[in-house]
Amino acid sequence: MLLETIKKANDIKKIPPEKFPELAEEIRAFLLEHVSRTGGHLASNLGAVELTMALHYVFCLPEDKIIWDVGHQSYTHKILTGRQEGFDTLRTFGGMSGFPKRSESPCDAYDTGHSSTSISAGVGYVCARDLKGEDYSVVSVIGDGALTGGMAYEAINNAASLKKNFMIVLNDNEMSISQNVGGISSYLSNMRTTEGYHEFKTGVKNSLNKIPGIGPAAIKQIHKTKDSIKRLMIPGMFFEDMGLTYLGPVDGHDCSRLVQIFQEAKKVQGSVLIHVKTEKGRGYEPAMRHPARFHGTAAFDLEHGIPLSNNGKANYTDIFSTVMRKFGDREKQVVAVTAAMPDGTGLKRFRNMFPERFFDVGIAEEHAVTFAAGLALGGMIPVVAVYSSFLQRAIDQIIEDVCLQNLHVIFAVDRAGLVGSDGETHQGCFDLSYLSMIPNMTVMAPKNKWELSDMLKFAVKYDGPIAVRYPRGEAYDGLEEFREPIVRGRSELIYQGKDIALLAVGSMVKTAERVRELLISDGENPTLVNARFVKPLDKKMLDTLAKKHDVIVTMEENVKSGGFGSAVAEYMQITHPTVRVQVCALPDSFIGHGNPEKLKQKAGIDADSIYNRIKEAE
Ligand SMILES: Cc1ncc(C[n+]2csc(CCOP(=O)(O)OP(=O)(O)O)c2C)c(N)n1
Ligand SMILES: CC(=O)[C@@H](O)[C@H](O)COP(=O)(O)O
Ligand SMILES: [Mg+2]
Repeated sequence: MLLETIKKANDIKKIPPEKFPELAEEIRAFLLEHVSRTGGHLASNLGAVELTMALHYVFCLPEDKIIWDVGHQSYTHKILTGRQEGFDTLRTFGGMSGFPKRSESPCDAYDTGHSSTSISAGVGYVCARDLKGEDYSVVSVIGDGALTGGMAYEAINNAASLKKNFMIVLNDNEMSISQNVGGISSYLSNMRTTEGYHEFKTGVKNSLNKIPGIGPAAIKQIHKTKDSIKRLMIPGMFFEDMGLTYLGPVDGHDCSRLVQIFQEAKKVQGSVLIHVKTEKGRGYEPAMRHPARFHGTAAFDLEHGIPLSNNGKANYTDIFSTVMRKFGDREKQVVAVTAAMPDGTGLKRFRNMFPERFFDVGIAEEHAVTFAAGLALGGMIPVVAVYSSFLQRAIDQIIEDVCLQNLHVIFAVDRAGLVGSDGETHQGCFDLSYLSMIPNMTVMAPKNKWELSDMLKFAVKYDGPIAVRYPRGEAYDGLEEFREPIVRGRSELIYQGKDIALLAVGSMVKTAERVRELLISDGENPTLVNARFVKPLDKKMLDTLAKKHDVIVTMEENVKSGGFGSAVAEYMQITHPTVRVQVCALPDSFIGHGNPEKLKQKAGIDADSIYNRIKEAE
């Protein structure tokens, strides 16, 4: 096994290049064996094996810096830097991260998780290097999907004017998570190879020469217009025009060609972009056929590519998907917007049934929100379906473009709360704070699957900026009997008791039920309220609770700062200072990867921890 000889960074240099195809095969087998057991990002990693090997062969780590965009494709990089053992604990609590982490290895040059940042970070490294008079290479590896994000162009624009030695590797597999979309994606897939241009040129010359009296003149004309033909036919003119040197496209599964081109690129002065064509899911039939399904996967049966666990229960995304399909039929003004996540957000069905009312804007959350503002002004009702952590990108647009103009834009905020194995870059910990701080915004969170549906219907009828946030995973199907109509700013009383009031947001209502049971077994009779609205706050309910309760315990899957509990505490302190408010929320720290239940325990927002806190404070 060649892989056994790789114990640390740069060990690949000891393997003769003619053995690279064998090593690539071993790496793919290793990835499949491990990811099929643990789950993780598979298809992108299978596609980037040779590319990563060639980079590790040509560059010297950790001195040279490789910056992985998003970072979900960095598994081979982890293998080649001595972290094979980490794959047994991949993305589990306390185990190895699925993304590059500087705390994990000096060979991880930059922590990532969100898209389209690698070129900016690379340019920063390059400037620091030159200012300090140091000598190392900086390579940013960006996918064609990540290249749909605006930051990439801001960074290329900057890199070109700086005229510093810098390398960008474009890993083009013609896929984002789903099919890649938009102008840049078409540009990349329409690119001719350099060989293609030469073949075209020779072919035209030969044919024209055969026409007596016309050929030579026409050929002269071709030379005159060569520049414009070149623009049409030579690949990479867009990047060249932006001030980069373009090399490629090159077969991303041909290791020796990759090594050669990276070595050539090292000699180029200024910024160079190497266009590498790869195949997502390479080497595993089910992943090649269904790259989106195997982009990020749970554990699966290796032989057939079928997920191991599927209890058949609907998750919140499924509920959203079903409601959107109904809106498609009944609410002709409703349009759907996604930033490259039609699968993850559940909009795929809407896309298939109502393609003219579906917009995938690429990995461009900022644009998605301002685009929705335009749609709203033009008379549509846009539903922007987006993960909580990715919506962070668009805070300015939510404030300036949507809320300032008080537009009817619906934000379907998925993956709100602790998402689990993706870790700190993807936890949806901040949306309640950053959404409820904005004037005109309404913020809701459902306690169960029926309430998600009711809230979405309410949001369509409402007029103004409105967000519904719901967590990753199985939708709660308890408390079905509590289904009061949704009224803006009104919470829902579930169980009336006294002394202690449990006031929970969204997913935490289920936890609050458990806390209530624990307290009942101690002889208490706590009240349970489903907050429903984080903004506006149900002050009437707080005034009522103040009459019969000494303590209000708030619960939310969001950071404490600026969250629901802080708002309740602020109101109570001014209006009912004798009532104590205990805020149970996420701490002021980044929460790593692992099983969400474990993460909740660690953060102190599981039922036992909350119960213990209540008892300790008595
Ligand atoms: C800001 C942001 N939005 C969305 C995502 C979700 N996401 C992760 S990878 C990915 C597709 C990336 O495509 P590409 O860069 O081509 O890499 P590939 O998976 O094809 O290797 C998306 C949309 C993200 N990580 N960050
Ligand atoms: C790398 C990335 O950002 C996505 O692939 C993300 O991991 C998807 O998360 P879900 O599995 O929750 O859809
Ligand atoms: Mg891609």
